[in-house]
Amino acid sequence: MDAAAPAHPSPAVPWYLASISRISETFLCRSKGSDSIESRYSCGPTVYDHAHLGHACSYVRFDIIRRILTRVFGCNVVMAMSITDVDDKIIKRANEMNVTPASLASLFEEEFKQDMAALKVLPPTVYLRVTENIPQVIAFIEGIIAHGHAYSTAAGSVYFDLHARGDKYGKLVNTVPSATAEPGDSDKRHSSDFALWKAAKPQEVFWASPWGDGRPGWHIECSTMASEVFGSHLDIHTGGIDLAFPHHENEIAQSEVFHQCQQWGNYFLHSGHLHVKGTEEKMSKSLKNYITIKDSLQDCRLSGRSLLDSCSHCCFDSIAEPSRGPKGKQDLPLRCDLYGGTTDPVHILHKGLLNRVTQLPFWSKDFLKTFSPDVFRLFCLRTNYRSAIEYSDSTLVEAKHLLLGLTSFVEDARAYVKGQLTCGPVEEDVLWERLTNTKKAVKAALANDFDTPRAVNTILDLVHHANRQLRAVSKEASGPRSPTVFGAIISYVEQFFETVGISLANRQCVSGDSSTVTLRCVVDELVRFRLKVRQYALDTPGAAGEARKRQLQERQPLLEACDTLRQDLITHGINVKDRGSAASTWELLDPRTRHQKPGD
Ligand SMILES: Nc1ncnc2c1ncn2[C@@H]1O[C@H](COP(=O)(O)OP(=O)(O)OP(=O)(O)O)[C@@H](O)[C@H]1O
Ligand SMILES: [Zn+2]
Repeated sequence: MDAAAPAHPSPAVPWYLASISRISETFLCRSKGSDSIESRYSCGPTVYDHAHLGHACSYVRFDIIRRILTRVFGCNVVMAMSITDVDDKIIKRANEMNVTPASLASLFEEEFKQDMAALKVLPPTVYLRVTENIPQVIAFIEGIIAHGHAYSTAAGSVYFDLHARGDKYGKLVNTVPSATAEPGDSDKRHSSDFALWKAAKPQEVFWASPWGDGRPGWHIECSTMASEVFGSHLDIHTGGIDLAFPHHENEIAQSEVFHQCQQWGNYFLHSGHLHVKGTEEKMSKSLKNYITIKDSLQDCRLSGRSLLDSCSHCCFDSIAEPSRGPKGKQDLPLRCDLYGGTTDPVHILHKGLLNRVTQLPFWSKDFLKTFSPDVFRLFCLRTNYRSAIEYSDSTLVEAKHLLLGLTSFVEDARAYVKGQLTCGPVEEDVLWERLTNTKKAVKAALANDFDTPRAVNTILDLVHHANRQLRAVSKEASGPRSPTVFGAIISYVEQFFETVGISLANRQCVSGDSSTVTLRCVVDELVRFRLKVRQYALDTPGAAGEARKRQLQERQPLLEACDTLRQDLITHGINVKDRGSAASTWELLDPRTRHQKPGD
């Protein structure tokens, strides 16, 4: 809401001319006054069970949008989110578990908040619980009745009268799907009228009201709580696509009648569903095809650390299928199919590690399905928030590889800036131009209905080109260096991902903690010392023919010791990279992705 210059379509503009389901570029890019705020209401969870990856997807996508609004377009977003803590599903589940609805709801509300924190979803400015807003709900219903758009029944329920709303009903979804009567609602005037207040049923939680004991309907809670915080106007309303109808259509009807306004909500954004790959169905509790957020993010290091650390070069999908172990189907002997006679040093090293891995017998396959919150975010970023998204192990693995590739680029570019990595001459002008064009293209993509896949692809393109120039590693430093342009690219790429909630920078883990800083210095020294030993082992000036061969053979144990050290450091999450014989760099591996390398 903008006190100085109204950000909303003027009331003279009929509602159907305003793009209600897409934020316009004009809205995003307008200049904002210092007291301008954007009010945003999000339909929150019904807290009766564990949250699953479908929920995660919806809330992460809208968290990304919130961060873009704030950090790219300078919006000051005030956000409220509902917690539906009284509802049919909660009452049913609580009865099954023989607990009160209140204690069940409070348990899963707490768990939801923990899941969101684990996914790095920023908390809303305020959470609003339905059970803490019952008097406000009652007053809201009274307002709608007073305007002639709702009626109470002899049984003590209140319904919204859709006939009174006329053809304004359907303004969000345009074509109103045929109404489905809510079960057990026999006392209403028209089958499509929806409940604002539900008369109490035996054994159910209830509150006193002018119409008798009962509890709120689902739609009225959101209209009431949004209005409690933001008054008669809302800039942005968000939720999953299943909420567009009837939930949001009903919220609009209720709120516009209550506030007697032409357009209550400016923009309604809906996220597409997460499907399990190959199925039409969304991931859902009722369909029992869900994976909980907790299981997906569970810390893989808690169990079997040594085994995983040993297999640092595996990909998830390259680990062989179970060939049945004594512990049953869920366990598999770890065998990696990556090694195939290649001379690539990574794979040779890998073969060495495998010998150790096979000594550790079995590993639960469930581990293979875990991923970090950053990987999940990148997975979400790669599709537009509106589109359906297919979940499968392989789509997650793709995101893992991509993230590793990005991190690796940043580390390499940093090593180049520091002078540790020597390259041939760089096409500096071309890189500067690419960087400028990328910045413009990314902003344009984000202004175009938050086109995050296009923004990410544009950045990947930049990284790809910059990386190609970095790969021109030569033994000797030659020609002029171009550290500034690489510094600028690192800074931009890190900043973009930081904006959307993904950290590329923490691989060097500068936490401000002095012991971490000391440890970094120790690793720096160690890697430098190892480099000197390698250089000595490989450098045989003046010797030729047989003499050189003998000298190299004598020094072979030194090279082997260097390889062993590199191998051992991997088990501690430190990846040393040799750049020819002239340089070595190092990076920390993400514990959850340690067994993958970019390009594998
Ligand atoms: N598979 C999914 N993909 C994307 N968003 C989803 C998915 N399932 C639920 N959501 C969204 O999560 C939010 C919270 O939904 P809610 O708590 O009502 O879950 P629900 O619909 O009861 O879940 P379920 O369908 O699993 O029973 C809503 O915005 C909803 O649209
Ligand atoms: Zn809602």
